[in-house]
Amino acid sequence: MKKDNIDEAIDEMGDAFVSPNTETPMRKDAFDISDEEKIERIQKDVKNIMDTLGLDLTDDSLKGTPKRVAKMFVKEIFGGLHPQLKPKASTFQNKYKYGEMLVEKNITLYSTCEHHLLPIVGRAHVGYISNGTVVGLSKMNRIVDYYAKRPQVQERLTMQIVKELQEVLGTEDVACVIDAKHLCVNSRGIRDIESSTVTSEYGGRFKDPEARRDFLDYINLETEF
Ligand SMILES: Nc1nc2c(ncn2[C@@H]2O[C@H](COP(=O)(O)OP(=O)(O)OP(=O)(O)O)[C@@H](O)[C@H]2O)c(=O)[nH]1
Ligand SMILES: [Zn+2]
Repeated sequence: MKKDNIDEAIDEMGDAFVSPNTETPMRKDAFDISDEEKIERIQKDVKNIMDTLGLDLTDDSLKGTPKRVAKMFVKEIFGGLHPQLKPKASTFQNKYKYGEMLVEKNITLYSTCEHHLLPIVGRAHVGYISNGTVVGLSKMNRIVDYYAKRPQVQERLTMQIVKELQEVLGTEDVACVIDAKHLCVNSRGIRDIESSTVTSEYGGRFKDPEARRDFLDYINLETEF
């Protein structure tokens, strides 16, 4: 490889390292299809799966399932794939000059594992230090919920929540810890009902061990440094 090419390759790797891709992988034409069309198509797909499994789709209890599942995918558990549904986060001036960290803890989290399409159930804890802007408390729960309503891996979900709040608040000083159970681990495969997965993302001043310790104290989680 010529020197220029090596430098280019390193440059590319550098970019990848500095700005990790936290986007949910989606096709460019994902929004060309209406919700109604998506529900129609998914309904047929679910029907096909059930049919293949040998289920009797004329049975009273089963006949509504394909439509029910299709609506649930599009409007509920994967509703966070629509950028238009991103919650509008109302921000305010921090008039009272509150300068300590604010933590919204024990946010209920329901998501879906993108490897098996099984539920992820847990808690998210979000903190930030205001640099002049504050956000309505419930908006943190709403942002968690919006990104959770996608096929997810927990690592990406944690990073998406932090990135969104950093943009809304205009500060890097945002942290998120998620502690969640993956039913793909708990109920099938290894079937370990006890284990849960903890992920964290620390931006700006939260990278400082003391701030990180404060944050973890607020949410009562033990972590080694
Ligand atoms: N990193 C990460 N892995 C996940 C997440 N959710 C599920 N997984 C894992 O993704 C892996 C998928 O691995 P595969 O070996 O392809 O799937 P599998 O054969 O069903 O694996 P088993 O679950 O071990 O039976 C599994 O180890 C899951 O536990 C997540 O949020 N983050
Ligand atoms: Zn899984």
